[in-house]
Amino acid sequence: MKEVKEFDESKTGVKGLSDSGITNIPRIFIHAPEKISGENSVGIPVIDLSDVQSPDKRPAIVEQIREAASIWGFFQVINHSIPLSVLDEIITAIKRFHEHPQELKAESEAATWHDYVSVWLSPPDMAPPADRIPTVYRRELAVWDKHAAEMGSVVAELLSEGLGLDSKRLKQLSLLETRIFGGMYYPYCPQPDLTVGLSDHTDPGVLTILLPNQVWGLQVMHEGKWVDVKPLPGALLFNIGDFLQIVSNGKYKSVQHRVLANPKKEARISIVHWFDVGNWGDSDEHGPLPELILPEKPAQYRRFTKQEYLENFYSKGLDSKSLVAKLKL
Ligand SMILES: O=C(O)CCC(=O)C(=O)O
Ligand SMILES: [Fe+2]
Repeated sequence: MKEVKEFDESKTGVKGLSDSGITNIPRIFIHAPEKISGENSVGIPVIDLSDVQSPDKRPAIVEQIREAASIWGFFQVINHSIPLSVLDEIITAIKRFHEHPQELKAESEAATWHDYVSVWLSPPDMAPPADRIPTVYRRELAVWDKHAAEMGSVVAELLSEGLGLDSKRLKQLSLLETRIFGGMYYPYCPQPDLTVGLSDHTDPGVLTILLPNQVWGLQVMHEGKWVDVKPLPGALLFNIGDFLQIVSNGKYKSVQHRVLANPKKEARISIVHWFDVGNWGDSDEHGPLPELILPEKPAQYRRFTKQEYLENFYSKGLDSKSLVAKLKL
């Protein structure tokens, strides 16, 4: 604990350790072998959205999304409407931010020394005023968020249709109203066989968009094996969170994923956009949608309140029980 505390207080982050040229990682970072190794293969479903507005072609796309969300919980989307320049600019801005000298980082109160930044973008009462967002990525973040929010809603409509519901159903439940941005930095690791970049976990929220740079590292659990995700250039990755697994009564899966330590000299950057439920009153409850509870498919989870959800969200250490496991009937 003393060593962890000292590392925390140094505020240099893992990047600082990497920059200092260490060849042996401190023992506090060493993980059990089973947390790192695993048989693996490559590839998750790829969904081409070029014809998403065509009434003839849309049903086939809905079917692909439904299958990917049910079997993999993860998919990559190509030919989406976000210009490649927008993707490049947010990745570059976050890289530049993390690589800034420490004094410039002090401009932000974000936990930059923990190798990631995170910013609430909505609802408005949770979002910081624009002038509190560091200038290094302020403009790029605003542009990226606008596009990411739109893409989230395009995919949420397809996911709604895949459940046999009206396309607006998930949105009407305000399931996408909270948006949180994350800018992760995974520096070069001299002993990638002893540690991980990010421990295995499921995402607690509704839906996540991931935009990694071209340095590999993400793995997704599929049929008991770790699968390497190789993002196609310009693709966006989507994954289902615990909340949506519950609301969909288990039709969509929130799957375990992790990031391996980075063996490359080039840093791995990953942009993350978490969508989560927005305004719900303290006494409101969520649970499997009534339309999805059928005699042959009874409710798989019990309903839960905002308080239960938030308590789980904030107490969920990366290894602790997910919401899904807690609510399972
Ligand atoms: O860095 C990545 O690609 C994954 C990040 C992630 O899974 C998360 O932040 O929830
Ligand atoms: Fe995640």
